[in-house]
Amino acid sequence: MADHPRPGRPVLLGQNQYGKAENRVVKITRHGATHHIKDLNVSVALSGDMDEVHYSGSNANVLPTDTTKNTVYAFAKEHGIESAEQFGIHLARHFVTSQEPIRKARIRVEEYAWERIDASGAASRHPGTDDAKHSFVRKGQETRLTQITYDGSSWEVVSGLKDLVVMNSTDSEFWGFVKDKYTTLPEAHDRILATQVSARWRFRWSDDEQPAPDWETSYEQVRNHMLQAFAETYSLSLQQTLYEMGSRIIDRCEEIDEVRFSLPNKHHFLVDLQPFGLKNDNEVYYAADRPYGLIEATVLRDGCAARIPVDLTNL
Ligand SMILES: O=c1[nH]c(=O)c2[nH]c(=O)[nH]c2[nH]1
Repeated sequence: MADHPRPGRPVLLGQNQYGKAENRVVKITRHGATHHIKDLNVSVALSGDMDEVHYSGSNANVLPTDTTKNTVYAFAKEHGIESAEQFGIHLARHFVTSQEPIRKARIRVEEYAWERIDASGAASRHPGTDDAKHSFVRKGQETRLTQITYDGSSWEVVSGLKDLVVMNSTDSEFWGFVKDKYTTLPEAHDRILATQVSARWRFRWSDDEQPAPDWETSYEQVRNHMLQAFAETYSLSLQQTLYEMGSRIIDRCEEIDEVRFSLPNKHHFLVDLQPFGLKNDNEVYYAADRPYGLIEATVLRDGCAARIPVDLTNL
């Protein structure tokens, strides 16, 4: 920290630090067909002999924040991510020992935990024999929702969930799409497919004379069918996966006539590690938060009317 004023100006520079914040790095480790995920949000803050860049604009001591970002992704490949702590220690040591002006590095890491989607559609921490080897649900409960409408004679029950985050680390492709002069997207034959599911489903039950569904059991079953369909579908588009998720619910849950989904396509871009002499063999990804593709559709039982609003934020 500067403890002397700039000559001729009675103004002190106080504590300062800089670096790239919130580097979203996803590392997939493949043991044959069984994949392991590390999903981190890494923020780098460096400090040291940085008076001049503030006083005069001289960048002579400044390692670019862009470089600190690249280092996070390159280290994920070169050294792997054993734990958030180990990864942070490695980065901090690197910055402080490799650049003389940098005296202190603070690395903050948030880790997002993922569990495997097991054969029943539930989550499990360790791969069992029947568990999906490359399909994951993010730990931390989704929010369960319901809306009840009653006009004195008939009921409408629309239930749902939001913020259920799922990922397939393979078995997803996207190619054969329309190309115009603005299209730059390369065709993908093995990509990550991840989404944050928002879904609403409408129950057929509307009349006190009919027995009401078992709401608790129904919720568990719908959620499990959704997860199983996500895990089991070899996907050529998120639209196709959406339809499989909805049709599995309509096929297997007779109490439900209509399902609507709003699925953001949470893009994971392969990081170009070539400038650092490293090969990225589908291992290190940048998890982008925006913009995102937004895929929305209703899946209906034949003969039933669509009554769930198109825009789920209106429900
Ligand atoms: O599953 C996808 N569906 C799309 O419509 C689309 N568009 C795009 O750019 N990527 C994807 N992925």
